[in-house]
Amino acid sequence: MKPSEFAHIVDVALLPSAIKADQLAGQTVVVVDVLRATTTIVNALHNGCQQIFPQPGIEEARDCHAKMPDTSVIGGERNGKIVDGFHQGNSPLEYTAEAISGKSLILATTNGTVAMESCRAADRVLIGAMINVSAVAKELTSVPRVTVVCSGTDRLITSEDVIFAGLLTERILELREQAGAEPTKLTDPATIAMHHWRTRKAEMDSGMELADFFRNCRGGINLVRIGHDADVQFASQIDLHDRVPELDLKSWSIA
Ligand SMILES: O=C(O)[C@H](CS(=O)(=O)O)OP(=O)(O)O
Repeated sequence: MKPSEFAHIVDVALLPSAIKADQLAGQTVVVVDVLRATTTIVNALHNGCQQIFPQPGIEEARDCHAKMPDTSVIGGERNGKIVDGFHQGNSPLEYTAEAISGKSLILATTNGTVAMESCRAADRVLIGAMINVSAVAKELTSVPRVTVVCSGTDRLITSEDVIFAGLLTERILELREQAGAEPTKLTDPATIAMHHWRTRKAEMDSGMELADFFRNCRGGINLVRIGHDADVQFASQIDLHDRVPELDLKSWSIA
């Protein structure tokens, strides 16, 4: 079958810079930044955050916060550390119900919230992480065109995002097979991502923890070095939550 004859295609952009002009038109996109922006977003919403306004930079975040100073928390990082004057950093563990329930979050991170800017041409943008991967797959079971956009770390590919893309692809294929759907076309990066995940899965079957692998990925090395090992451990949990956040492309807010 030619790619155009498939009813369903799953693609993966291993970095935002791999997205070609107009590639995302007509697509449902899943943005992932396992360490840590999308894990933080999923956890904050799970803990009662009202909505999240992702920002491409620190100044944009400050301007946004100035418009809603009493009802919002401003969070994010540079070089993994809380920004001067911000309330919180980019640790999913900071966004407890006590800290965020009932409030809006304005979030500026180095990779994840910037990657979202690359997705403006998509039809829909969902937010994925290991902690909600199966819920995202369920949402995509009957969606014809899916692209997973990996945020990477400092413009370079990082394995934890690729592993998420591979696991999500595998879960979508399983759900579609169970539903008796027609065959799904995987692009080359989607196939590479799924193989990467399956290698990890085999290691996990032999006793290795996913968090141990993440500690040695580009994003994980940075975080462990600056004392955020607990975040790496948290972000490696599969299916902790079943919430699927979506970025509203008009209001540029996630709920
Ligand atoms: O703080 C994070 O998790 C990262 C920055 S760094 O790579 O660890 O310095 O930001 P994110 O946008 O969540 O990748």
